[in-house]
Amino acid sequence: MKEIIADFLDLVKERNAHEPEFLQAVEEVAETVIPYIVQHDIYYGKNVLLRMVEPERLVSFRVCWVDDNGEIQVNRGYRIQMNSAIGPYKGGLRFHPTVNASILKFLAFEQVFKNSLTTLPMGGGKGGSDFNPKGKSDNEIMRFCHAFMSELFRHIGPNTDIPAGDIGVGQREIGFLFGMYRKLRNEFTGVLTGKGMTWGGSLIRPEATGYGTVYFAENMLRTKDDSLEGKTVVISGSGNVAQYAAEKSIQLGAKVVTLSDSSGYIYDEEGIDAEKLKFVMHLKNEKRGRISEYIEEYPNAKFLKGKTPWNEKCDIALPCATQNELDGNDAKALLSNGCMCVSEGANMPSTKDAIAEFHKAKILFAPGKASNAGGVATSGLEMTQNSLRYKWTREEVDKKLKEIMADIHQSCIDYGKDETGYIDYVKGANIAGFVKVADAMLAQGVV
Ligand SMILES: NC(=O)C1=CN([C@@H]2O[C@H](COP(=O)(O)OP(=O)(O)OC[C@H]3O[C@@H](n4cnc5c(N)ncnc54)[C@H](O)[C@@H]3O)[C@@H](O)[C@H]2O)C=CC1
Ligand SMILES: O=C(O)CCC(=O)C(=O)O
Repeated sequence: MKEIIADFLDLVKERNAHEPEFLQAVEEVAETVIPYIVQHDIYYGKNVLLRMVEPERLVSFRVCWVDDNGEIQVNRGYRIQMNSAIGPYKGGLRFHPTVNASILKFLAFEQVFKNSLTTLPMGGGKGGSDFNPKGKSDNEIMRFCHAFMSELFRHIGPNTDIPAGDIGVGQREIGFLFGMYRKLRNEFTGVLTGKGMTWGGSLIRPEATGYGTVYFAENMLRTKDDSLEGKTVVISGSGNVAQYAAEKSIQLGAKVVTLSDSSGYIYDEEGIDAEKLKFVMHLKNEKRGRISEYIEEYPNAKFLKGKTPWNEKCDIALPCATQNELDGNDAKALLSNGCMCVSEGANMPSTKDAIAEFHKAKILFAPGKASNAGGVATSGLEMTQNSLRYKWTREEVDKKLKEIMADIHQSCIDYGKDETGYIDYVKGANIAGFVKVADAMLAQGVV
């Protein structure tokens, strides 16, 4: 088996040299899915996984815009249309200076499995730009978004490809992108999700990724007759996912003690309560400041510059910032401090070594493609409401989100539980996600 996996990975490496993040994501999937393929005749010999690692389409384009000083700026834009066997391409846009083809291909590949797990008919895609929104004025953000959409619009559509937000792309950016799409196409459609509530957005979509990550943790804890009540939670990030993971954790009776950004993390031993979280939301979403400013408002807390929060004592860790933010040493530190549950809010935040540590210790560990799928699932619900020209209440959407997270959890059990009762959520999520897409690909022939 090891040889079959190694041969497959060598082939993928040869074709995708210099794309470490993409290769990391493929390796994690191949190690669990190839043994399953080998044991199942319907998939064996059909090169299904080899077809799945090749994007159906990769669009790269120039984005020119004028900054506030009148200087012409040039960025690179992308859309990776990875797999549309079970539905139109669906996945976020990331604006961050580190964006390149490797990062977007890993995200698009993960998205295919994640969207399959949601139970909704959505294929996988991802896009973005190396544009850095940090320090830009609202007008610069608008001009960039308009320039970006003036090319992207010809590649997307409500039945073709429906982008959404990711790092650096929130409701402000979705608004500017939607405005340009609507003007160019002269039609009002649900082509983007994460829209504002008065122009086609779904209630709970802003909260959905963070809430879903915590609902997934709740499902995992329930297998041990446990809950979030009274637990100490460490969270990284302070953006969309982190904020709502914190909000739901607090609502369910946990104590959240950390939040972070790329400059370091804050530790608040007394707990970040609803009032303090409101301050963070204003700081990050309106003022666009640094997390270190928290200690000016709450001097009993401390700020640890340039550090990540994984050395703090906790029961539950929710990595909600970015890829590879938690390595093998961080995992050991978490375990030695008593952490018993990790639910990933970010995409691929744990390195391969970190996952190996969590598996060795047999703690509850959920990979992002399962635990953060609530965001895209609620985007799917936004698409449904747009098609119906209808709007569900907060309670209705939240109920559907909870049911979807419970269904994803069950799929992980179905494909990931071993004879000792241990649930390998990585294996479960990868195989469950694979089976649905692979069945559709086989049914549709070689296309
Ligand atoms: N927004 C969504 O609906 C979904 C987001 N995700 C994933 O969640 C993660 C966070 O995304 P959002 O909260 O939407 O983005 P965001 O732009 O709202 O926030 C990103 C956060 O990560 C922090 N961050 C970025 N790079 C960092 C670094 N190198 N070191 C430490 N912190 C860093 C930022 O300071 C910020 O707090 C990403 O991995 C994203 O792919 C996953 C599923 C859905
Ligand atoms: O809501 C969406 O379509 C995208 C969410 C996303 O980018 C993700 O799940 O990583």
